[in-house]
Amino acid sequence: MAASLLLNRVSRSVSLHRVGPALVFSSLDSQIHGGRLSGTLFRERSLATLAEGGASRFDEMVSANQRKYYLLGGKGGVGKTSCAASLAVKFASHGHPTIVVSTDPAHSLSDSFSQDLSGGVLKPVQGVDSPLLALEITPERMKEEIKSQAGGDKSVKNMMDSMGLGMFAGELGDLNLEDMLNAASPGIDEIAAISKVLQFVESPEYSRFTRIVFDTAPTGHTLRLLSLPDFYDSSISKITKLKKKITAAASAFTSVFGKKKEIQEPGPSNELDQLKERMEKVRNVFRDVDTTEFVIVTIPTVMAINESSRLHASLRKENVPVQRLIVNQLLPDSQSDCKFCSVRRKEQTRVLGLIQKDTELSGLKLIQSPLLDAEIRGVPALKFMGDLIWK
Ligand SMILES: Nc1ncnc2c1ncn2[C@@H]1O[C@H](COP(=O)(O)OP(=O)(O)OP(=O)(O)O)[C@@H](O)[C@H]1O
Repeated sequence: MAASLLLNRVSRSVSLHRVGPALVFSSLDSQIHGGRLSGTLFRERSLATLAEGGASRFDEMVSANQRKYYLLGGKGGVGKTSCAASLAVKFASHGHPTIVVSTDPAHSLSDSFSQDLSGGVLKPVQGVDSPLLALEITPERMKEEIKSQAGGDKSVKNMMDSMGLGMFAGELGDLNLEDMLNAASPGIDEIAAISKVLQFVESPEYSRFTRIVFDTAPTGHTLRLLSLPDFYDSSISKITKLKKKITAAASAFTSVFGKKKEIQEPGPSNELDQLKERMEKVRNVFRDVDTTEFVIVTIPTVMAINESSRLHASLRKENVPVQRLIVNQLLPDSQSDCKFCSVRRKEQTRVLGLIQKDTELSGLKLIQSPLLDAEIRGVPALKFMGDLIWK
């Protein structure tokens, strides 16, 4: 695409020119320069330097025809949505029918694509060649719907039914809905996300989608989401044990008081078995190195790197495959460096050094993503960012 055309499509405030041999990405209004705003020079040479840390090996990510899941996660505000959306656009541009799903209760997919993707249903993203569907899971709306459906009895059943987990409901029927909805772990956000994953895995309707990209919530939520299938698994075992105890107690009661009531023998429960199987499917999706990858997104600050290191340790413990680390918002080289920029650049060089020394992070493929001088909004801007990151 001609540079000037791209320029117009990326943003009204951004322009691309050729200055000598260098490609310049310039904006009139976004570079902080000595505390004031001034023009930016964003040079090809700078990008080449940034890319020295290693490319993403996008060829490996795009080549297989079989379904692949990519989960992008990290600390709040580091650029998870921009990276996830740009990856989804890139997959779609390479002919993969793709779904991008936000599991973050504070969604920003609509903002990122600059299109209305809200409402909790899959919506087609406009302006992309292959089919690209987007979904913002809306637990808040779901909570309200469930509460109103459940009415006065506060049963969990309606909630579980509405999420395709109805067979679990019989076992949990007496739990208080309010407690369940407000529970810290697992939360409804994670349950809603799991139920969507199940739909993608099981429903023939979605089988043609060969890439599923998750824009996940900040770290804590995401770790709960990944450990949820195990949580269910252990809960199912506890429920089965509890069922056996209750049946045994009821049986003792009848033998003492001679009450004639048919006691059900504690046999294997079909419904629970089915649920266990479905949870296992989700767990396998999250753990399968051939189909799934969690990409950690971070920024070049000590705090973000420390959190990324802890995140990788937790993912390793959960056996979730991780290969790539995106360091986003790196200040590119500039010929006319202001004091502020040179201090920041020194600091980010030091932080990149910390990554190399960090035992959790040093083994990952490092993808360096530059700080762009315009907000990344809309498909053209996401394509532009995607071409810088995913190569
Ligand atoms: N490399 C970049 N250059 C310039 N702006 C960026 C870059 N990456 C992200 N941004 C901007 O930073 C803001 C936050 O990005 P984004 O929404 O992708 O982060 P996030 O990690 O998903 O945030 P949250 O945790 O709040 O969901 C957005 O305005 C986005 O356009």
